[in-house]
Amino acid sequence: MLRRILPLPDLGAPEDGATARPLPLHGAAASRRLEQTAAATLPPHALMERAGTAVARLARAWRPHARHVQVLAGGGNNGGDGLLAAARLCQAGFGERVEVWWLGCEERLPPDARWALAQARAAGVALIGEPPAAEPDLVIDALFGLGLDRPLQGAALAALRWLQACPAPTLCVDLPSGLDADHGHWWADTPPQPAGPRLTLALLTLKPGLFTGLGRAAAGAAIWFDDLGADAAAAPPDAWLALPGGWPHAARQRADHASHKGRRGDVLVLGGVPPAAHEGVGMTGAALLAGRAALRAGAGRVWVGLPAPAHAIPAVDAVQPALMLRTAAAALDGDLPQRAAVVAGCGGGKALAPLLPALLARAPRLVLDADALGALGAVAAADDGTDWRARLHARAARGWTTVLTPHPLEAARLLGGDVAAVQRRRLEAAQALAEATRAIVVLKGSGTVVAAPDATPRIVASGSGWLATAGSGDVLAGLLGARLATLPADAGTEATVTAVTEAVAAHGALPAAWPHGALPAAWPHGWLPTASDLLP
Ligand SMILES: NC(=O)C1=CN([C@@H]2O[C@H](COP(=O)(O)OP(=O)(O)OC[C@H]3O[C@@H](n4cnc5c(N)ncnc54)[C@H](O)[C@@H]3O)[C@@H](O)[C@H]2O)[C@@H](O)CC1
Ligand SMILES: Nc1ncnc2c1ncn2[C@@H]1O[C@H](COP(=O)(O)OP(=O)(O)O)[C@@H](O)[C@H]1O
Repeated sequence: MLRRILPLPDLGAPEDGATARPLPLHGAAASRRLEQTAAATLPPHALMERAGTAVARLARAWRPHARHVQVLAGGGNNGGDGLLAAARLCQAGFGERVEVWWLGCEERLPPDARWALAQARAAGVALIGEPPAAEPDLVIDALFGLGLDRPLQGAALAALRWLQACPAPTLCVDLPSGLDADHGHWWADTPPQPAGPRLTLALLTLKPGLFTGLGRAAAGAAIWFDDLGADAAAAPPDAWLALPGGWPHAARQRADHASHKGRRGDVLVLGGVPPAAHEGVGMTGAALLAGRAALRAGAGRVWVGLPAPAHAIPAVDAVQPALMLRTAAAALDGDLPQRAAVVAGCGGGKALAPLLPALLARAPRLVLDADALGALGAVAAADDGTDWRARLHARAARGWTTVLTPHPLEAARLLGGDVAAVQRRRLEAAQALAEATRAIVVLKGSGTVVAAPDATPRIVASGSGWLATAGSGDVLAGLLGARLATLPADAGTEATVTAVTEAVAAHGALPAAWPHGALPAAWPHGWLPTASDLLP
């Protein structure tokens, strides 16, 4: 069945507050197992027939008036899908010219693709061995799919360069050529983002690489999916695709007449050094953004504790006077860290390090963001010498929740590697950090990964480049605090990971809530949104 995965539908606020069910993602190995299972019960070439037909159908629906369709087909089964789509388009009398730039070698074709080549020839499809002379109206990219497993060179690289530079609308078959199915790694020296409009039709399975790393940039604005009749449950997924919805659920809260602020959860944000207290270097805004986001997401009460003496604390946040500002020392004096969800980081600078040992020992629900992640390494020195990992393990053993929200550089530092290694294997990096710390890890960036120990990682489907602006991570931290604040103490790991994923998904959906899904139309031309604009 053909369905659209991205862009996400406007989910609104579901009546029951339910989160949309996550979709299974299968990497290359699992996809091949599913393919074998499905093919075993079907007549020869049935899967390729279905795949090629689905490609042809979507091509016609997307660009019904295309006259010159250019298929770019490689020498494997991905090329076979392209050849068959060309055959079906030709047979249907679509357009004026359906042509295949074919890079295959007849002697080395796999059986399905050999059959598809015969179908294309029988249908009268023109085969060429070089770039088309004129710019086509529609390109079908069937150069590489699942099988791409090494850097592109020679003729294949030249074809990919043509493809990426081509301004014509392009439909990618299964995966954008150049993209690795498992990790979203890009195998070529070209930019992954194409020059022209693009959509991708995933076949048989949804692959993790489409949704994280460089996958979103390469796949284009829309990702469609046809399972070709295969049963995804026949192989365990390598990851889940988490969709937004279900939280925050303002409508439901409003309907709750008997509610009061004490029921909506308390959040304590620790961070935001004021310039007056730190030699003119201030980051107060980061903590205020987190606090405002927590309030907007429904937290009943939000405190912001700034690591500074009383005279340096701002009297009020003029944007959200409901925020309770105080010194970090005052915020930590009493039982607030025990009963509130604590968000530490957010512009806390070096001043956070001395606060961390107490937080790790006292706060059952703790989000460690930005500077708090940077300060973890100094925890042992600031206290009794116990390593930070051991402290996180001890928290997990008590059933306490710790959420780490690194961006790739912070994750690389925590793992002791480099950013390139993290980005090349985002799922594995997030999982490794979760296993090493027994914490829930939110690895930020395009296709944010949520990983927990002993669990299948999730990739969050929402989010876009509009979030790549200073302070948007602070907004996420605030949303996480608000989400954890209402979670029952005995929620359990599965429910906690789901809650964390909901908060990340809600954050990613914020720009989509703007008019037209991107820039507010009324804004002066050329202005870009900032983190404050993420909050209503
Ligand atoms: N067999 C079938 O019936 C079906 C096949 N399907 C299609 O088949 C695709 C997988 O086909 P293949 O496994 O043949 O793989 P591909 O067609 O993606 O790749 C073909 C060949 O390219 C080679 N290759 C890898 N990296 C290369 C590089 N950098 N430079 C040059 N050559 C390179 C590989 O060794 C492989 O043999 C899927 O992505 C999907 O499009 C699906 O439609 C499902 C049905
Ligand atoms: N290209 C992108 N696609 C999706 N999300 C992104 C992208 N770039 C940034 N983000 C999101 O924006 C937020 C940025 O957080 P972070 O890097 O901590 O920035 P800051 O510290 O300035 O707030 C994260 O939630 C991240 O996942």
